[in-house]
Parts: sequence; C-alpha cells; structure tokens
Amino acid sequence: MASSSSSLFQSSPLSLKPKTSTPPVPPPKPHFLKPHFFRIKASTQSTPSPPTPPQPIVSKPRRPADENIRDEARRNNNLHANLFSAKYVPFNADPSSTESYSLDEIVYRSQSGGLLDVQHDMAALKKYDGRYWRELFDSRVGKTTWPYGSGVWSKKEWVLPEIDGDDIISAFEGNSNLFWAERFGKQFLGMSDLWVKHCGISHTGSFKDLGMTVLVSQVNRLRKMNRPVVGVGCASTGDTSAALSAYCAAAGIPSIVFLPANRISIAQLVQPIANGAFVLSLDTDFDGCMQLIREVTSELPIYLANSLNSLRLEGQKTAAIEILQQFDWEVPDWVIVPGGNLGNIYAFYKGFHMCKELGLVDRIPRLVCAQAANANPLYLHYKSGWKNFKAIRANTTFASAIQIGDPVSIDRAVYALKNSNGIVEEATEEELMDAMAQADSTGMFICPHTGVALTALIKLRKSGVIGPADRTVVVSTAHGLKFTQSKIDYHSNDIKDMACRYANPPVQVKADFGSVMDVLRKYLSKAPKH
Ligand SMILES: Cc1ncc(COP(=O)(O)O)c(C=O)c1O
Ligand SMILES: N[C@@H](CCOP(=O)(O)O)C(=O)O
Repeated sequence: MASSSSSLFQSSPLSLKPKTSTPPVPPPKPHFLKPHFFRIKASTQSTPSPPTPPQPIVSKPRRPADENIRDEARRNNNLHANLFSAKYVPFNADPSSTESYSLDEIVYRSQSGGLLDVQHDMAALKKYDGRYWRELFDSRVGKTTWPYGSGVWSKKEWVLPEIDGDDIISAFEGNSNLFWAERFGKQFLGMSDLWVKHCGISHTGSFKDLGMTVLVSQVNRLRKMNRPVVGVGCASTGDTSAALSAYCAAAGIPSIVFLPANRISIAQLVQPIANGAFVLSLDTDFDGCMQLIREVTSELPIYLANSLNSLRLEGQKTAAIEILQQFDWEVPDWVIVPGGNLGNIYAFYKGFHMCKELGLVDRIPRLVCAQAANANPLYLHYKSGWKNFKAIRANTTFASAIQIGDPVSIDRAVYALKNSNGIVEEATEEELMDAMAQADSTGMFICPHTGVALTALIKLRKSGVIGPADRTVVVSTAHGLKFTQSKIDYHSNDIKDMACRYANPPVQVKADFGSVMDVLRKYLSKAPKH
C-alpha cells in the first residue's frame, strides 16, 4: 500500500529497532450565580449614571509562594464535595439488575462477561437544573484553576465525582478548537455550517488524552490506596499508547504498551519510547495485541488502559459536552466520528445524552460512525440490518489507527447508533486520502482518520441525507503531524492504484534566477484570480 520511500521527498533517516449516598441538602449556590455575576444591560437603565472617577487598578493577590496549584485547590475547592457518586454497572443492563462495583475495584467485565458502564447518581445530579450546569461548566473554561483548567476536569462532577483533586493527573487536556471549516464546506460541499472539532490538537496529539487523564488519575488513586497495580498496559494502534505513556510518565507510574510491529507511524512509535514506556513490538495486528493484553492483565497486576475499561469513556464523553458548550448550548444536527475499537462513538453518545437528561439541551445530534472500507466490521453489521455481528481480519489502511477487525466496544457502538438515529458509512483508501488532501488544501492538516469521517460527510451530502444548511461537526481524532508519511506518499504520487488527484508535489528547479522566474511566471498565469 504505502511506499516506504519517495523520489520527491527525502526519506526519513530515522529507523527504530523494536526494542454514595447524597445528603438531602439544598444545592449550594455557586459564586457566579450571585447577583453581581449578571451585568445589567445599559439599555434597561432610564437615566445614565454619572461617570465614576477612575479607580486604581489592583491585581488579584497571588497564592502564597509556598503553595502550589494543588494546595490552592485544596484550600478553595470543596464545592460539591461528597454530593455525587458513580459506580460500574453492566452495560445496558436490565433495570432489575443489582450488579454493581465501586470504581475503586479492578474490574473490566460484568459477571456474564459483558461490557461495563460507569453509572452516575443521576438523581443527585438532577437536584441542579440545566442552567446551573451550563453556567458552572462555562465559568471554568480558560482558567488555570486546578483541576478545572482541563476540559475534562471542568466537568469533574460528571466524570469522576469522588476523586480527590490531589490524585488527578492532568495536562489540562480538552478545550480543543472547534474550527469553522468555511472554505472546505463552501467549495466542496456547498455547506455553510460545517465544523471540525480538532480533538487531535492536544497534549499527545489525539483524543485519547481525554480518556487517559481519567484512567491514570484513578490508577494513581488506587496505588495510593495500596491496591495491587504495578503498572498500566494497553494494546495500541499508536494513539492510546502515546497517551498512556505520557500520563503515566507524568505520574511516575510504569506503562507497558503492546504495538503491532510495522503497523503504526514512526511518530506514534517514538512517543511511548520517549516517555519511557516498556514497549513490546509484536508480530501480529492490533486485534492480536488486544487479545494478548487482555490475557496478560488477567494474570499480572497490570491495569488495563484500553477502552474496554469504561473509565476511559468518561473522559472521552466530555468532547461531546464541549461541542455543545462551544455552540453556546445549541445542538448541531450531525456529528461524524471515525470508528475503530468503537469506544469513542459511544462516548459521544453518552456525553450528548447526559446533557439532554440533565436539562442542558433538549435533543441530541444524529451520529455517524465512519470506517475505512479495509477495516469495516461495523459498517458490514449496519448494512446487514444489525444482524449477527462478525469480526473480520482488517486489511492495511492509511487510517492505520482504525485498522481493527474485532472492536471491543461493538455493543456500545450499536447502542449509540440505534439511540441517535445514527448511520454508518465507509471510505475507500482513495476516498479517504483525497478527502484528507482536499481538507489540507483549505488550511487544515488532518489525519487520514479524519479523511474517513470527511468521506462519510461527502457521501451523505451527495445523497442529500445531510442538507446544505445542516450544522455538522466532523470529529478530527488525531494530529496530522503524526501521519506525515501518508501525506508524503500521496503528494509524491507514489501510491499504487491511486490517482492522487490533489497531489501537490514540490517543483525541482535549478538554482538560478532565470529558471526560478520561468516557473513562477507559469505558476502565476494559472493561479486563481479573485
Ligand atoms: C486517530 C484515531 N481515530 C479514531 C480512532 C477510533 O476510535 P475508537 O477506537 O474509539 O473507535 C482511533 C482509535 O481507535 C484513533 O487512534
Ligand atoms: N486507535 C486506538 C486503538 C485502541 O483503542 P482503545 O480506545 O480501545 O484504546 C489506539 O490508538 O491504540
């Protein structure tokens, strides 16, 4: 598929050897609901007040020099202490089920072997209305207050309500850019309200940071409680391992990552290596690595960090809440998410659904899950009318992080799609690479997985399912800089059986004035005029 070197670009010299209960008290009013929080509009005042003399500017005093931001948080932040709780329950359990586990237990599966879900005490959360939550979350954005400066922990009450701020390991992840894709929307789709949620513009370059801050924080808490957790492990197509190793390194916790040899990008391989993880390069695909890490974590005191572990999804769901927040709590019509192991599509559903259930919004968007045609078990399942899911052997794809044939969260994904009137689409290699190149040509620099999501959008626009004025959000899951080799191959026109229609290779020119002027004149004569 991808060529290893290129005639137009120097190939990389770098080669790496594998080496519980809620007290019935009335909710406290947060400071921002006090009257002074709301400004009176000038137009409502009948007579203008006389100008006040200028006051001397006094800076807010800084915290004492011997105090850090965690200490300061401990002194200030006891809002909501002990009011909320969460526990593990079997995923989509019968309402009569009484099976549940404390989040301080080490458990990944229900008694019947099914998936788990983190269930919040919704009755306690409902004591506060939607307006309260909207204003609380809005009040925390853009600050460095520990831990609320994080887009994940700014929703702490809905994520891990019981964890102490002292145990949290955060890189102030989240709060990622929601980009108005004006030119891409207009030029390629005739759309006016298209947005790209850049979850890859993040600490380790993917949305996995949102889940990993939660999981590693909980592990940190468990280790302080002397629970048997010697290290944390995952199987990965590159992004989970990058996030796990970074957060573990920040916490001083050993991390162990299982990677499919030669199936992830160099940038993704070097991330856990640099962060000091114990990296195993295994001669199998992602599904093989996943099987092995599940077996290993059931034998050794290594905590499982893949999204089979439902803690991860509590962090990832905040991206959905953040999208609503960034639209000032207006609900988009469509959200398109690339899917592989299929935890994230459910995380988005859960975030939107919680906002509806707790009164922050009155509906949820329709979800689209986009898969590479070379790794499309969910798409096939959808097309069969959700009959008899069959795992497949995934083929090589430029969207290497979603080259997964036996997704652990298949049941979660089906639930999310059925309950959001959702759709599944697929993208061939040529379609996803063209979409990526088109998006890049309008000023983005996206990853191939985002190319998969954009292809889904292009197809749904062409078929008229998505309308020209529908507010649509495409979730960009990783930073394009992790996948430069795929862009090099494309722009070198160096991919077998692919036309690379939008390739933009560099021009080799002799270093003299005449030659440079000749090429520039030719280029300018063809350049688009206003
Ligand atoms: C960049 C990227 N996009 C999309 C996905 C798909 O997410 P999920 O596995 O939660 O479906 C992954 C990981 O699988 C990923 O690393
Ligand atoms: N793309 C993922 C695959 C594993 O997914 P996870 O969400 O279950 O950890 C990766 O980057 O490893």
